Amino acid sequence: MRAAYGVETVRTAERELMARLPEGALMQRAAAGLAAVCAGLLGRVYGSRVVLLVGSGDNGGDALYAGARLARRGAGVSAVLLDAGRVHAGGLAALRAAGGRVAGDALGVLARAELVVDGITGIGGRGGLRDAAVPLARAARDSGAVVVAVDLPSGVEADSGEVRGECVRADATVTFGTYKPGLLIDPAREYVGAVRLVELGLDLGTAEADVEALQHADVAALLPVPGAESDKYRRGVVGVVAGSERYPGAAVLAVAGALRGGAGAVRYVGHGADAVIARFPEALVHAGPPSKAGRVQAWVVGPGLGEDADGALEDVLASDVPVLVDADGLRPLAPERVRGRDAPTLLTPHAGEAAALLGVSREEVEAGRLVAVRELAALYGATVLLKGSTTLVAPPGGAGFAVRRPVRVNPTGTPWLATAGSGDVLSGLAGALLAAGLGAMDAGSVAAYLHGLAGRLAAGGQGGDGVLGGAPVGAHDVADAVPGAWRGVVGRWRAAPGTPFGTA
Ligand SMILES: NC(=O)C1=CN([C@@H]2O[C@H](COP(=O)(O)OP(=O)(O)OC[C@H]3O[C@@H](n4cnc5c(N)ncnc54)[C@H](OP(=O)(O)O)[C@@H]3O)[C@@H](O)[C@H]2O)[C@@H](O)CC1
Ligand SMILES: [K+]
Repeated sequence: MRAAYGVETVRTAERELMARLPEGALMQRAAAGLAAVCAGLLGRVYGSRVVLLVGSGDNGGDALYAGARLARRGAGVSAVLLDAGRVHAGGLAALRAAGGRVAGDALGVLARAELVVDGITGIGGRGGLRDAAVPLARAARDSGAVVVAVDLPSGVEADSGEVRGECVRADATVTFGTYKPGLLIDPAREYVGAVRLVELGLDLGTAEADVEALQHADVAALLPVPGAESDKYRRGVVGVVAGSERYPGAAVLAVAGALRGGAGAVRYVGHGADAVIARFPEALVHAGPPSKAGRVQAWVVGPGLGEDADGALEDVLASDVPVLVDADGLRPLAPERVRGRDAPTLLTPHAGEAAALLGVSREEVEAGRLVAVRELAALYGATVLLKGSTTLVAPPGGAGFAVRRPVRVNPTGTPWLATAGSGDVLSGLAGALLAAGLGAMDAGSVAAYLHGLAGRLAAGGQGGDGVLGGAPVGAHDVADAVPGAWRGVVGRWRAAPGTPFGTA
C-alpha cells in the first residue's frame, strides 16, 4: 500500500525527528536525494546548466543545498531568488561557496537551462502561485529544460490535489519523507511527472494516512480465489438490475463485468434479458421485481435503467445485502434512504452525477475531487467511488464515523477508459467482488484497479505518467481484458492444494 499523509501529519513527524537529529540534518538528507535525482536526469553533471527557482521558505533551502552539490560536481548553477530579502541563508551561502551564483536576468538563464529545480514552495505553499512566481513557472515550462519539482510542484495544494491558478509543470517530483495527497490526485497529479520518494526516516507509524493507493500485492491478496469446496454461492451470486429497452447494451456490459469479476452466477433483472442471454448464456434472467429473482449476495442497480429506475432501486435498497448504485440509480437517490440501510451501500458516480447529488457544478467536483468524495460519503453515510482520471473511493463518513479513514486513489487509470459503457463494466466488476464478500472499500478499489489495468491491456499501452500509448478501445474490450489484468495481478501460478512437488 502506498500511503500519502497531509501537511499537518508531515510537520508533526518532522518536528519529532528534527528534535533527535543535529540541526539541518533533515534538509541535508532531502538535498542529497534531490541532487542525486537531478544528476541522474542530467546524465553528465559537469558543464551542465542548472537553474534554481528559490522561494522564501525551506523548499528554497532544499533547492539551494542541492544546487551546491551539483555545483561541486561542475555544473553551472544559477539561483533565481523570488525574494532576495527572504532566502534560506545557509543554503545560499553553501551555493556560493560551491561556485554557484545568483542570477540577475531570470528569464535569460531560464531560456538557456538544461534543468530547472522548482523550489518556489513545498508544503508551505498556499493558494496557487503568487504573481511574481507566475512568469518564472511559465518560462521554466517553455524553456524545454527538464523541470524537477522539490517536494511538490509549486502551486499545487498538497492536501487536496487542487490547483488554483498557475502551477509549475514538472517532469519529475522529488518528494520527501512520504507521499502527499496532492501528488496522487488530479488535477494536481497532471503537474507532477514521475515521482521519486526520498526517505527521511519520518515515523508515521500511528498516524492515519489521508490517502492510500493499492499496489499489485494488495490487490492480489484481496482477490477472491475459489477453493475445492466452492460452489456458486460461495463464490458469490450477484444480481444486476440494469439496461432498458432504450439501453440494452448497459445490461450486457454490467453482466460482462460481473462475470469477469468472478461471480459464481449472475442474476439479471430488466428489459435487456434477450441481449444478455444472446451474449452470455450462463446468465440467469428474470423479469422482476428484483426481490422475487432469487437469492443474491449483492446487487448492482442503475446502469442504463433510464427513467425506470425508481421502483427497482427501492426494491433493491430494501434488501439486506450490499448494494452498488450507479448511473440512473443515482438520480432519484435520497440520502436518508441510503443512511437507513444496515448492509453496505457503494455509490459510483462520475463527476457530473456527483455534482448533481451535491448540488454543485461539475467543474467544482473536478477541481476538488477529494473534498467532493468525502462530502458525498458523509452525506450518504455510504462508501463512494468517484470515477475519473484518478478514481477515488471514500469510506462512509458523517455522524457515527468518528475515525477518518483514508480515501483510496486508484493508480491504474488510463484516459482510454473514458468511453461509453466503461462505467457499466466497472459496476459489474465491483458488484461481483461485493458478492464474493469483499467490503465496499475493497470491492470498489480492487474493481477500479483491475478495470484500469484492463483498459491499459485492451488499449495496448500505458496510460500513466503522461505517456499514452496504445489505441482506442470500446467498453466490451475492457471487459474482455479483465481476466488478463487479473492474471497479471496474481502474477504467479498457484498450485492446487495437494499437488505433488516437482510435477508439471
Ligand atoms: N520541515 C522539515 O523538516 C523539512 C522540510 N523540507 C522542505 O521544507 C518545505 C517546507 O518549507 P516551509 O515550511 O518553509 O514552506 P515552503 O514550502 O518553503 O513555502 C513557504 C514559503 O513560501 C511562501 N509562499 C507561500 N505560498 C506561496 C505562493 N502561493 N506563492 C509563492 N510563495 C508562497 C511563504 O511566504 P509567506 O507566506 O511567508 O509570505 C513562505 O516563505 C518542504 O516542502 C520541504 O521542501 C525538507 O528540507 C525536509 C525537511
Ligand atoms: K516546489
